[in-house]
Amino acid sequence: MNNSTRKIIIAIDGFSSCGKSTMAKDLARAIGYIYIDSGAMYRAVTLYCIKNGLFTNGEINIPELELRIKDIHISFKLDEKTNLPQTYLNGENVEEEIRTMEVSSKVSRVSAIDFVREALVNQQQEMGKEKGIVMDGRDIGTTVFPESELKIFVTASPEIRALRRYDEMVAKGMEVKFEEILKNVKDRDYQDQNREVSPLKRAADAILLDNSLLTVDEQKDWLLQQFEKATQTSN
Ligand SMILES: Nc1ncnc2c1ncn2[C@@H]1O[C@H](COP(=O)(O)OP(=O)(O)OP(=O)(O)O)[C@@H](O)[C@H]1O
Ligand SMILES: Nc1ccn([C@@H]2O[C@H](COP(=O)(O)O)[C@@H](O)[C@H]2O)c(=O)n1
Repeated sequence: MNNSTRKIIIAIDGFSSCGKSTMAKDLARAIGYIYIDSGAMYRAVTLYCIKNGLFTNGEINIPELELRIKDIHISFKLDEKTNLPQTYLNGENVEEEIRTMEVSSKVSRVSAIDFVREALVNQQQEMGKEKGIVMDGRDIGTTVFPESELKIFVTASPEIRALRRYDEMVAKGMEVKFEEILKNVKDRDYQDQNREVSPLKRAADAILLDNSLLTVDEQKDWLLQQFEKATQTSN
């Protein structure tokens, strides 16, 4: 059986802003797979909480969120012009809003809540039922798809990750401070690694990639090679 007939699941986990979604998107496009940004789903729930007054003095109203979680519907559609995936929250395109510093500073608290994770993990597993999917996040190789055929764990130094994010936001015309982004990157790494439910960690069988010194094209080629190897060995 060749690559085009036997589809697999590719799980890409790692630290914040290290390039997971860039790699995952590039690979999915190259091999004709579906790409799912699981972080966007946690960001969308966080945006819902912000917009619906579920944060008071930085604290989440957990009982209220538990009542409402069934009414939070997240989906993805490809933008017809750019061909890039857009995140929808209850039918509204929130792709830009979920990338603000306000959402980034609150998302790790929302993603640590057990019933939020349960709801989103169920949806993610449903999305991968037919395989042929590249999903990136924090717990894809450990919890969402522990049996996935190819697992990658990506890292880079916090300073390099913060600089990449800073450059991206400045290019979009956003007013941001490098120090604030660096602090957010470090805070989220800490919270994501130390939460009780599905903490960020490398699955024992995940391939480690430190892309600090790699270009986008180099990491894309590296990932394509891993995909070729994985499909050869699992055929
Ligand atoms: N190898 C690389 N060299 C330089 N810049 C990169 C590289 N890989 C990704 N980037 C850039 O770094 C920024 C962060 O990348 P990306 O959004 O893919 O990270 P991520 O791990 O998915 O982040 P998050 O965890 O916040 O979702 C983007 O601006 C992206 O274009
Ligand atoms: N599988 C995942 C994915 C993400 N999270 C949480 O969401 C935050 C935002 O994710 P990004 O990938 O957009 O940076 C992240 O910091 C985690 O708190 C998660 O828990 N599990």
